[in-house]
Amino acid sequence: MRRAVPAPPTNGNRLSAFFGVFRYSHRALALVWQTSRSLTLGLALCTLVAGVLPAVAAWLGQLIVDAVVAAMAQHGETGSVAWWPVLRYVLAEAGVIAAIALAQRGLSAQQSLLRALLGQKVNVMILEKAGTLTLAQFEDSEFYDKLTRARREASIRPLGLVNKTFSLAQNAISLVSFGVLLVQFSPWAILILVIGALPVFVSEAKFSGDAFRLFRWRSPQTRMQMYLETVLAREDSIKEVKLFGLEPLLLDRYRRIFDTLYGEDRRLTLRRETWGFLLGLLGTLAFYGAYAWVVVETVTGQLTLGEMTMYLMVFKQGQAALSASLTSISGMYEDNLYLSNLYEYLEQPVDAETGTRTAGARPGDGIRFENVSFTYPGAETPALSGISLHLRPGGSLALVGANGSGKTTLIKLLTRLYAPSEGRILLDGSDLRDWDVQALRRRTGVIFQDFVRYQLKVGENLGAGDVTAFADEARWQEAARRGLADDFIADMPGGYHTQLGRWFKGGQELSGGQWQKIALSRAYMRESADILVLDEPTAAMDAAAEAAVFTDFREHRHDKMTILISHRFSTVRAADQILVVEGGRILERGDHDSLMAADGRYARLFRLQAKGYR
Ligand SMILES: Nc1ncnc2c1ncn2[C@@H]1O[C@H](COP(=O)(O)OP(=O)(O)OP(=O)(O)O)[C@@H](O)[C@H]1O
Repeated sequence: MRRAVPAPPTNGNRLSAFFGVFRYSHRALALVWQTSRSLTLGLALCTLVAGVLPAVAAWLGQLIVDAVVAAMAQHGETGSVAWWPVLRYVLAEAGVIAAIALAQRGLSAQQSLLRALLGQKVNVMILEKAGTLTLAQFEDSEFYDKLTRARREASIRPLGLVNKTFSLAQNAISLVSFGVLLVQFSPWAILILVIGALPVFVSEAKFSGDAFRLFRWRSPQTRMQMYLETVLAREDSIKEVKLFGLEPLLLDRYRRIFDTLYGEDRRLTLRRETWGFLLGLLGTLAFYGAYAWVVVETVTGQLTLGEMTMYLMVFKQGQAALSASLTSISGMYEDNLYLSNLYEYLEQPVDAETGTRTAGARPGDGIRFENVSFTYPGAETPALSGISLHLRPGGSLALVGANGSGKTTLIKLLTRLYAPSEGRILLDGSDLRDWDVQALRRRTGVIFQDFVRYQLKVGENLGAGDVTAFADEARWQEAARRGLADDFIADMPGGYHTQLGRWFKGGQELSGGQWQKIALSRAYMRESADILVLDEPTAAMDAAAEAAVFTDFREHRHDKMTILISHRFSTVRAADQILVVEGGRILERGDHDSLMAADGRYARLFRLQAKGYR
């Protein structure tokens, strides 16, 4: 899943690089439109009003000055003044200024409402998409980075882009309306102003484009910084960081990354601002040249005082509109970066869920692996090769083997978190790929080594095992009893309603073994499951609890299939079938007695452990 990094601009694509600033504007606008039509229309209306009215105010300014001059002349001649012809313009300008203020308030009110709605909408889109992705996608670092970045700025970027596009439009409208006024003075004035402003526009677009590409290229460093922030400031890592005294080392690495990034930023910023200033001077010169021209024309009597006032206002506001446009352009590149990331994430292809089967072709056949091999995406050597096995209902299978031998990978394939690279896995005679995923998941209860510690109530931590019984207290109690969690839950202040974890007020933290009992109980919640997968289910439990778990296990096995991974041979020995896995292959298989009789790897490891207990 390599990301396509935009190539540096060549002569051919300079123009498209310039217009790149609008690349995602239409998509952001569509998103905002879907979020709230009325607010988007309101925003557009206020933008239009706020864009046109400054020119109207400038024009009224001219009328006021000319009316004042005429009234002064009249007063000089007749000694009396008709007030209304003058004051009506003052009144009108006051009205226009009030309308501009109203439009601006309207803009900011609607923007803040839209920001909230849009943030929620984008976050929901991101999370809904996350639900459709495969585990492999989550394990891809660049992809995960996309997801994280998309989430971090979900609430501000899309609206930011729309606001800036609108603000650019507003300033463009202002500039055009100023142009309409100016054209009466001289079309040449407009030409001079446009030519004067163009270089700074082009340079701003170019440097913003450079910044855009720079941000993308250095995303791995940014990701490392984010990671270091997490390690240095999260409760689950801080314990170890403190005890090992890692803060200075990690902080130093954090600083060094910053220094590198800052160096690049500094170079770009200095170049950008220097060129911006120099080319901006051209614009300013053009403006003030035209300004001087107006002054000369007024002094020589070609323009009235009122016209001069208007043109000067037009020049001043025109310059302000121009610099606001430049600010919008540079911000738009950053927002584009965010949106390109968001859309790359949202458009990530999703594996079509192929199967529809809810029952197998040979019910009661159980699980079969037929010559299954699997290589992790991006890995060079297979994690599993040539695995064949058969587990019937009522049977139990134990996997033993050194760390990294492939035991958990086998479980991931069985639970269809990954698909085999070669061979096939059958449940009741039908390939897992042909099964409906939901039907498959209903039949499987799993506890992984790295099970989740939900920062929810105790009961909900159990209910998570079966969403149809998420809030069913009777089921919680039954599962907790089997998972040996009922005793300590009964001692908790709020019983099954006690908040767990440290993230929320009143939360109770559990010991490692207690958490594991919660996880085991969670697996027992899935009553309909006839495949029970337990990856190191008792590693953190005390010896008595472990013995009790396995006694219960044997009693409740009936026609269920149990797959157990454990490094403790005492728990493994009761299984009907034991597979010794090494380097992704099955080294030995059989029950405890036959493996001991064979006197191979299993027997040696078993004796080694037993010796340790003596
Ligand atoms: N998500 C992954 N991506 C790439 N390689 C992986 C991934 N998970 C595991 N591996 C590799 O696959 C091999 C088998 O790993 P697996 O987790 O199945 O071992 P295991 O037998 O369960 O080990 P342990 O006893 O330590 O739990 C290892 O070499 C590991 O490095």
